[in-house]
Amino acid sequence: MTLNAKICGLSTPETLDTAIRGGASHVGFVFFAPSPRNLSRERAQQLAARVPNHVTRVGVFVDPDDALLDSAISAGSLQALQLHTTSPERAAAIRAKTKLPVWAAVAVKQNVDLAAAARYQGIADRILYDAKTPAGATLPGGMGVRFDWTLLQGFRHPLPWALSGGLDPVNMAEAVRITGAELVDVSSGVGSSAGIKDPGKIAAFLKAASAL
Ligand SMILES: O=C(O)c1ccccc1N[C@@H]1O[C@H](COP(=O)(O)O)[C@@H](O)[C@H]1O
Repeated sequence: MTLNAKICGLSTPETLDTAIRGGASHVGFVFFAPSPRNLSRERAQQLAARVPNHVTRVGVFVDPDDALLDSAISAGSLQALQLHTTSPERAAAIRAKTKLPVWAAVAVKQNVDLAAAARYQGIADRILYDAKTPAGATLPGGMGVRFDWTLLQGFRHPLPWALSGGLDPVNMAEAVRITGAELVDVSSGVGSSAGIKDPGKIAAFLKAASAL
């Protein structure tokens, strides 16, 4: 099996280059103002220009409006849209308007949460299973929270999917063994503090992924 890895929340040329050198299949740019990883248009443009064609640029959004999408897609030369807290109806409209692949984030804490994935069938191109962040949290993702991976065992996935939420260079192999994920996504687990990525941890995560 080839395990693909997305390194998310990149905001500096140095950490982006580390992810690309290490073999990331996808890089994630956050466009959500409350996030410490939020990118300006200028920074997104600067980063996007460094990404080779074989690495997919994914924009991360929380129920975005059209103006934000238009601005971010052009600045970040985005090739896929990761949508958190976005209804199936809105996700369908975004996909129709942008013509870009849509990843629908499904927040998971317990078994019943998985049912939300089916609502994106025929709409999203991929489900991103992510952990539910605590009630009242500022962010619906990117907080290093993990969920019980065994919930995905035996689950009939309605769409291609990826695993995220609290992954790091050490626990990722176990998460893959338990869930069978073929694409893993990490942000906090390769960071040193809020909004700051650690090149050593990015390299370690990608090395661990390439060993599987
Ligand atoms: O990273 C953010 O700031 C963010 C903001 C809003 C929605 C999602 C966000 N991050 C994504 O959340 C998952 C899990 O991250 P973590 O590894 O648990 O920190 C990942 O896809 C991030 O890109």
